[in-house]
Amino acid sequence: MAVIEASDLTKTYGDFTAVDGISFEVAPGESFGLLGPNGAGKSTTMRMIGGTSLRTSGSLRVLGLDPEENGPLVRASLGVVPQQDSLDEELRARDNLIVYGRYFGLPKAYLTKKADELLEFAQLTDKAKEKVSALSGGMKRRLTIARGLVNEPRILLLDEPTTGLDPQARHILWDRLFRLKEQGVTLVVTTHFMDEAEQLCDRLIVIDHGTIVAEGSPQSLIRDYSTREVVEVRFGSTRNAAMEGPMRELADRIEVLPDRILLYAHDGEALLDEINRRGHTPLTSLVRRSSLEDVFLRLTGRTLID
Ligand SMILES: Nc1ncnc2c1ncn2[C@@H]1O[C@H](COP(=O)(O)OP(=O)(O)OP(=O)(O)O)[C@@H](O)[C@H]1O
Repeated sequence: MAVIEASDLTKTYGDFTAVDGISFEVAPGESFGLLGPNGAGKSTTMRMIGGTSLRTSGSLRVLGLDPEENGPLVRASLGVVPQQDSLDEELRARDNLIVYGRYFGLPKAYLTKKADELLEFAQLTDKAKEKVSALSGGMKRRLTIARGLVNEPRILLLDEPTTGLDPQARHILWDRLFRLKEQGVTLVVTTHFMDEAEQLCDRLIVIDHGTIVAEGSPQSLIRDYSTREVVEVRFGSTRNAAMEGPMRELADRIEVLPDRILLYAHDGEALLDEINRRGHTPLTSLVRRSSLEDVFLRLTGRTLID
């Protein structure tokens, strides 16, 4: 049975529709992603799942329950990692976990043991007595995740878990999330980073302007909506637009971005050789594998990060 079932889920703010009739299911133990640009409606969807935002219409079941009718029960089974860390800066790291656990009515004896276990999991044991204000961004994120796990949730909701973190901090965080997945926790992740979605998600929905534009595993989305490889060529600001015509002759599909042209191909190296053979020599070029960014571009005509 699905742990989350959304059907025709809709949220409007006045006459603006932020989430526009989306339907999806999340299976137990799955790592499920909501991928889309800023403003697509991802956080709003997460808040409805967590029962902190009321839906306008449609139906929603979390572990078989409606979060609006059974808020406390649903929240007891959910861990929430909001977009902005909402830790108590003045409290020590360990005390943040204990105080948060008290909101769930969890007993002190359980919490003192659990806090140590979670600090260990978050690789923060040596920071247990530090005030939150003294922790780095990556440490705060890991502490927020640890806090979300204090009630041993079956589902962890993560809203843009690595936004603002440097590459090393992101990798540490991804590693911790993989471990949770191995333990059977269902992860629901919003992100506008395609590499994060590719790394973490078994399956995802691509959201744009409040609607689902595609759904599937990262591999199947790339297979269905892109070619195996992409050639990126830069001709410089004065030549870029003029090269559109010649590039179109060389590939079934191209995308002209302000600073470069993308050519979709099965064999990128062969295509790049042909570009050079015809004397269109670009200033810089690279051949890479297709990514979810290409899927998004194909579906919406825009890049994920505007
Ligand atoms: N309380 C609100 N009142 C009015 N409009 C809102 C409110 N909350 C969100 N919106 C609007 O709804 C749309 C979707 O917002 P949402 O935060 O869900 O997007 P998102 O995909 O999570 O993007 P981001 O990554 O920027 O958070 C945006 O246009 C936003 O301005």
